[in-house]
Amino acid sequence: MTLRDLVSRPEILVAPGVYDGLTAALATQAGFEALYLSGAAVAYTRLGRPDIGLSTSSEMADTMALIADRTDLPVIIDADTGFGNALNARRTMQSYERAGAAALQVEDQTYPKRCGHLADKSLIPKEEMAGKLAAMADARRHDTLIIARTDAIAVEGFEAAMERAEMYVEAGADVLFVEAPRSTDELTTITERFKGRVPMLANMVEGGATPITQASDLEIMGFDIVIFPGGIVRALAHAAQQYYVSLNTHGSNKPFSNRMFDLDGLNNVIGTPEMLALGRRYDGKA
Ligand SMILES: C[C@](O)(C(=O)O)[C@H](CC(=O)O)C(=O)O
Repeated sequence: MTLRDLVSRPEILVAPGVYDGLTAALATQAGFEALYLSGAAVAYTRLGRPDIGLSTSSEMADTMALIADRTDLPVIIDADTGFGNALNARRTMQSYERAGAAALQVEDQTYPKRCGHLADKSLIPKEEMAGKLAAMADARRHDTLIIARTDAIAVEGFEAAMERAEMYVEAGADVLFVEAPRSTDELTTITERFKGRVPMLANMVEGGATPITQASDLEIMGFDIVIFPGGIVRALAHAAQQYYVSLNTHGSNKPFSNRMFDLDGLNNVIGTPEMLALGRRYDGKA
């Protein structure tokens, strides 16, 4: 099913965050129907740094291409600000589409951006953002969705965020993403205002500004997509920290062995037997 079909269904689409081939493979095996390539998750894992606009458009495009090699699921990619002005956003559309993205999410922060749940964000004028959306729409060659995000709640207030959202919907956004609503009331005000006019995305960040709400409740509110972008990194970082401390303390993996895969365990998860069998088909020895 295409991403547009998945978004058009009455059921909410749950897209977990991924950041490499392994997480894409695991999320696909878990039965999700679409994935979210999170800019924050790439910054956290590849750079070991915060989500403050340090990672580059080409690092994201490379990651996108690796993920597209590993899964057939549609992938929503975080395009941050589009990495500059409308012309940069246009180029970002071209390169992310080539890398296999099914949707690009672009936001109205100044460049370099920061995580939507961090303080001290700043915004570009809404007219400039509308221009970026138009440039991206003109640049796309496929049915790639444009998810327009406004970060205005924390900067200009809720009503100003609604006005920006109105403008982005007018400018042709395929999906609306109002970042970091601070309460269930704000979540429902957004959906009441835009229901029936544009599909809407909710973002669940553990410890962020928005109350964590389960997918079924977000569906009742009227959201069409929910992303859980950074949760996988928070889960893995927690496990990795414990693993390293345990290894350093004991000089052995044994105390951790009931909390990790062994060689065969991981090989089975990533499909090693199938890949080796495929290799044998082509090795000329059959
Ligand atoms: C959605 C987001 O842009 C991301 O990079 O995944 C982040 C999520 C996060 O920081 O965990 C965001 O700004 O909300």
